[in-house]
Amino acid sequence: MKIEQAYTIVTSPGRNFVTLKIVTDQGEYGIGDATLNGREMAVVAYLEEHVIPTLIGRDPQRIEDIWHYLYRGAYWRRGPVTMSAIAAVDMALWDIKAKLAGMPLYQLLGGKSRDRVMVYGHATGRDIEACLEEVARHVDEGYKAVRVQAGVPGIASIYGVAKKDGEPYEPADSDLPAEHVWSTSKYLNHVPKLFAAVRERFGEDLHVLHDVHHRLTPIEAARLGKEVEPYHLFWLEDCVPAENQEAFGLIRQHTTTPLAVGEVFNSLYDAKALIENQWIDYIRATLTHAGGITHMRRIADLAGLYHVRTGFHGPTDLSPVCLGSAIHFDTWVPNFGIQEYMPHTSATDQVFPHDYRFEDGHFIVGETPGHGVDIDETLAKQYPYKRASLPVNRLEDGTLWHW
Ligand SMILES: O=C(O)[C@H](O)[C@@H](O)[C@H](O)[C@H](O)CO
Ligand SMILES: [Mg+2]
Repeated sequence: MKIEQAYTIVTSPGRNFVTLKIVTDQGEYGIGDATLNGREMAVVAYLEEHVIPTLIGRDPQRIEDIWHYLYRGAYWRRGPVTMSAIAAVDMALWDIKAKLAGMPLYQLLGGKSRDRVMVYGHATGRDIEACLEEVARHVDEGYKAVRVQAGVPGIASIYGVAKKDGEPYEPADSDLPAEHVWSTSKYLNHVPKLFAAVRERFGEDLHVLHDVHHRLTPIEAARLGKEVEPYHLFWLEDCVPAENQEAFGLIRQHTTTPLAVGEVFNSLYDAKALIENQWIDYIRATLTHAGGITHMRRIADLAGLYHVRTGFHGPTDLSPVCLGSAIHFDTWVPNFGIQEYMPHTSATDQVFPHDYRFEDGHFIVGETPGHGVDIDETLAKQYPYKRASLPVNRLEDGTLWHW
């Protein structure tokens, strides 16, 4: 069996997605997600110029060999563009292999470790009251876990909070990067009040999460972790930028609030010290940005040795192809923690027909051979690419900060 054809499909049914389709000489095909939010066309160029020409004629069943060919063979290792391109190939090849086997992907990985996959949804509001209403809506819809992000008095635009209450949050909302102004002190003073209000209204059973989005220093993160301890967060996410993995050692000494990190990671080596030192509790790297199923399996296995569980990144900027594959992975992986879920627009769901379903706060994996997600190429053509950038953040004195 040989790979006969491979091509990218760029579509924007509400936001941009990049999909790689690989077709074999026997008519079977698989698809993989290659979406890197705000840098979509860089991955398309990488795939079209450097990857696709080397795939033609190869045996699509040799997933492991093709992974190493693309990783070692590039000479220039790692990085989000390279690893997203490799991930798309890998996901498409696992899709083909599972279709050839006549099995849903989770069976090929080792079968079910659980019947359903717990997800967390996003509650957002411009102030605490509006945010509590959104938490209540999620609880009514069956969610068992909710990420809680509210506006902070004195900060005009903040990560995770939609422009209008009740609307979904989409950060890549302008052609060129918008500029936001950030105040660490205003934020730190506000967050404990938000979680006190959440526990007061919803009691102890609901799992609650919070995303700091990389904005604190280690000692500030330690303070926040300590101050929210009475509210028993499921996790505190990305409390500091993680290039310096040792920073988490300092935070860990000060707080028992569980820590999650890794949505911007693309390799095992981004997380090696974090995992081996047990500085974190959840690893958030996911299939599209961290080298696909083949590499993510290695990260999850290492994490399992150190009591670290998975908490896959799952915003709307990852396509249903990634989400569908992630649900198979989550169904199999022994050290599963939770899956992030931001519902896609209905236009996106139409472009990417899929067999996973949401029920009572959980995803239920499908039984279709492969990863269970397809692409309607005719419909995809109706939504042309439109450049969209993530914002940047500045401190009140104008210093460029982490967004
Ligand atoms: O926890 C999350 O879901 C993330 O922080 C996202 O919302 C990112 O900001 C987005 O993926 C950037 O493209
Ligand atoms: Mg995040």
